[in-house]
Amino acid sequence: MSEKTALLLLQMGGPDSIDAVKPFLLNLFTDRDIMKIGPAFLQPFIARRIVKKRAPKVEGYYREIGGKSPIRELTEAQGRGLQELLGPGYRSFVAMRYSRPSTLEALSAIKKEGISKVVALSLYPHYSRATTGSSVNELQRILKESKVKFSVTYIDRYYDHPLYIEALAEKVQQGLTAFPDPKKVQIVFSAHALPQSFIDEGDPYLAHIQETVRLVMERIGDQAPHQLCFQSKVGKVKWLEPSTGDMMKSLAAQGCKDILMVPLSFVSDHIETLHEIDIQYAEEARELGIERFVRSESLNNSPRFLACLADLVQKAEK
Ligand SMILES: C=CC1=C(C)c2cc3[nH]c(cc4nc(cc5[nH]c(cc1n2)c(C)c5CCC(=O)O)C(CCC(=O)O)=C4C)c(C)c3C=C
Ligand SMILES: [Fe+2]
Ligand SMILES: [Fe+2]
Repeated sequence: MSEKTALLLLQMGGPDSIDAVKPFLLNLFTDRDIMKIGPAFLQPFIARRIVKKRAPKVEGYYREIGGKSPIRELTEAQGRGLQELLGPGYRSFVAMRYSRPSTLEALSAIKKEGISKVVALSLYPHYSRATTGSSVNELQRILKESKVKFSVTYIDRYYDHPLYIEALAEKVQQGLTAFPDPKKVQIVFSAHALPQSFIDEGDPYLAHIQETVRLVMERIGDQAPHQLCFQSKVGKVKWLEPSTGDMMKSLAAQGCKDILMVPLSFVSDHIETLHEIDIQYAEEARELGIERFVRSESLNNSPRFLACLADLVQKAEK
């Protein structure tokens, strides 16, 4: 057995080609942790119908951002960066919830290297049972079936970690430099939405998001007005509000000309930054008469963000 520690990065994943869009969506819509549709035995059939209807639109979006999601490469690069920071005692692996490498593939790779100590590190800073909860459930199902026994430590939230806040604040400050008068800019934090029912049932996601926003604004010295809204709603049930689209309309109606969009919830680029914000909301902003619409960079391989992850791992191992 190796003395090394495996860093298992838990992420949602994304299609790595246009042909991979349907299987990705099917995995997502059959997962009852992210969305319960009808009784359990019917969900795979309903999911198939949803995917058939949704896939052409979503394939079009992926075509517009280069034919695939960059999330795998970006996550693997984060893993390499983290491994470099932590030193030779660590090896990073990626477990994608709905695409490859799957959690099973990641654990097989860890097993192959003879590693038994695992730190499972969620790449969702804000805990939700739809995201981290689902990845952890998948991991635990596989661990239960595994003949090899692993010792696993979990890092499932860090929405208020000082280095995470600094990393985000750095991106906001950088974004503000694109405007002639940063004080006039509306900083629009756009978090991933979640069905309201999750929050009503006690999911801490919204409270975590609100705390991140408060801490980032405190860190940058409350130098511009800011808003919190929610993007990427799917389906008909009630989701967290206000939506990012409605927020832009309301700001434009108040005469706002400068918006800095700050994506929250994600730690790397994918369809919801590269398409939803950079293409769809940017076009809406132009139509609404917003003169300057800028998105702050995603964290991706931000040295401060990687330092945050390294600190979390070191503390978890103590
Ligand atoms: C079906 C319900 C969904 C919930 C709830 C949800 C929550 C949620 N998602 C992310 C992060 C990501 N979502 C991504 C894609 C994606 N998500 C959903 C659905 C829900 N998400 C769908 C259907 C899709 C596919 C695209 C689409 O059909 O619109 C991705 C990855 C995409 C990529 O390009 O790599 C991420 C990452 C968070 C953080 C979150 C709740 C907090
Ligand atoms: Fe989404
Ligand atoms: Fe999502």
